[in-house]
Amino acid sequence: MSLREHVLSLFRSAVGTVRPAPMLKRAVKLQGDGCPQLIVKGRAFPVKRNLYLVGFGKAVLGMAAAAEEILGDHLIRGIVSVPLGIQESLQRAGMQEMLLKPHSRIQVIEGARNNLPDPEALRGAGAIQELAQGLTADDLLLVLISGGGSALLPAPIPPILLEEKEKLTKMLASRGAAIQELNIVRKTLSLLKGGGLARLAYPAQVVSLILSDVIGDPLDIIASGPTAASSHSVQDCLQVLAKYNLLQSLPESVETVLSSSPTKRAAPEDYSHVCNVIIGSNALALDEAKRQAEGLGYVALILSAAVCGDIGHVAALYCHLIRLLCLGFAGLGEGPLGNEVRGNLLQLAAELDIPGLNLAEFLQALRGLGPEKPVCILAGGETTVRLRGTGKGGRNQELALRVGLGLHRAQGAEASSPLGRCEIIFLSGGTDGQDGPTGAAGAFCSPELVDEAFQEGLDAEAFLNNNDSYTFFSHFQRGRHLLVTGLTGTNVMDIQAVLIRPKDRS
Ligand SMILES: Nc1ncnc2c1ncn2[C@@H]1O[C@H](COP(=O)(O)OP(=O)(O)OP(=O)(O)O)[C@@H](O)[C@H]1O
Ligand SMILES: O=C(O)[C@H](O)CO
Repeated sequence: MSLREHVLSLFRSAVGTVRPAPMLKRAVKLQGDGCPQLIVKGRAFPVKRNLYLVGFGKAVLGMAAAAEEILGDHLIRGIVSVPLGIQESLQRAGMQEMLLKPHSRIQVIEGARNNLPDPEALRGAGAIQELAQGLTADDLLLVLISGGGSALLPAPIPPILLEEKEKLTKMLASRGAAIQELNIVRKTLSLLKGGGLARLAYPAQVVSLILSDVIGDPLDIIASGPTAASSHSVQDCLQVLAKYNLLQSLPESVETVLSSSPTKRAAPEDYSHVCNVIIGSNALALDEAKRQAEGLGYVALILSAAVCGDIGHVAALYCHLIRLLCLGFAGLGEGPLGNEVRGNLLQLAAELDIPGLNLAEFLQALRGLGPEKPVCILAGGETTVRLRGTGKGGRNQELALRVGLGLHRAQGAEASSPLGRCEIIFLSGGTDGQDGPTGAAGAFCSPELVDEAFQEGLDAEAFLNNNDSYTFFSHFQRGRHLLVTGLTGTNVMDIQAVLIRPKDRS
């Protein structure tokens, strides 16, 4: 099998393990015939045909299908807000198990084209709000939450208009705001985010099953935390707006809402009727890819499930890491060049400050790896892109293009570079199957990419300067280096994999 086939199969198995149905079935069970109970991660909730369900996010359709199967007749009614086209896409992909059965008690509303709030998503949020408001103390509301939930549950506080909120979030995103920052703003301007949904559902019991797509799995940031107590205040929101130079250009409606919100963090509200449970994450997906890679004969190591920060720095980190591995294969890892690359790598990691990453320890594990076995490095997380151009692309495709360019430059700069003596593939892909507003999930690269593209008349650097990675990869070898999966029905951020083996052994 080629490296390309290997890396593809790793990506697919990583995504497979965080597919909604298996994950939900691991987390939730219905037990007991006489006095049935819903068991959620060790906690028991009595049920008696009193269950309601709402959900929002890229992965909740499959979660809802699995939940309906588990809950049976105890489920009275449900509403889920899911991405536009997901039912058709799953149908086409033959993923019937992620679709609701005919005559399902759960209503599906599709919206949020290109992951942006729209009138359909607003309609979904309105229906969810109405359902939650009507519940009583005898009811239990099951809330299914996954990434993409923020765009699928827009409920701007009046008089803010949907278009105003959409424009503001778009501006923040394009100026490089991190998801934490983006969602601090979204929470402050929303009726349902920041714990709003849980407050509306009171006095019903609320059980939220959450598929995390945010680094560190923070409950109050994932999908803007509709069932979690918010740890942020309007001051935090103002700070974010000031940081991105948006305070002077706020619409009047946003100013009105901000000035009428309490400036101090309110006394902690009572969320004792809420049980929030994380049921799946990036780390779980990486563990499965590692298992698979070992089965394929690789020495597999997980760098981190929290890779974040500026995309240029992250690309440089991968380039240094790949160079160091190749130097190691050539027996030069401990020489002057090896030491220089290791030093650069440590410096870069310190600047990026990736939560929980102990790079020195990781490099120690790499030391002494001989050329006998191919190596697989796995990582996950979410980088930040500061858009400067007008092209079409996504984080993963841009990362792959940057790594390709970085490896090309390193190869050019070193006489008889050890990069040339190894077979190398780098893959970056979004586990949801959609990288930015494009039809691809991500892309592959190798050190040869830039030269091969040049022969086709494509200047990789020029595309990169215009944030036009999708156009580049679509043209280059007729899209052969694009990772195209279609929507996967799940979402645990992005995954990167590097596979390396010496050329003479391949
Ligand atoms: N032309 C482009 N080149 C590179 N990155 C882009 C481009 N256009 C948008 N992006 C990036 O794509 C990201 C949005 O993509 P996507 O819709 O996959 O978001 P997401 O973070 O996965 O969404 P969610 O977290 O809601 O699932 C943003 O980070 C944005 O900066
Ligand atoms: O929906 C959102 O807010 C993001 O996907 C993070 O969870």
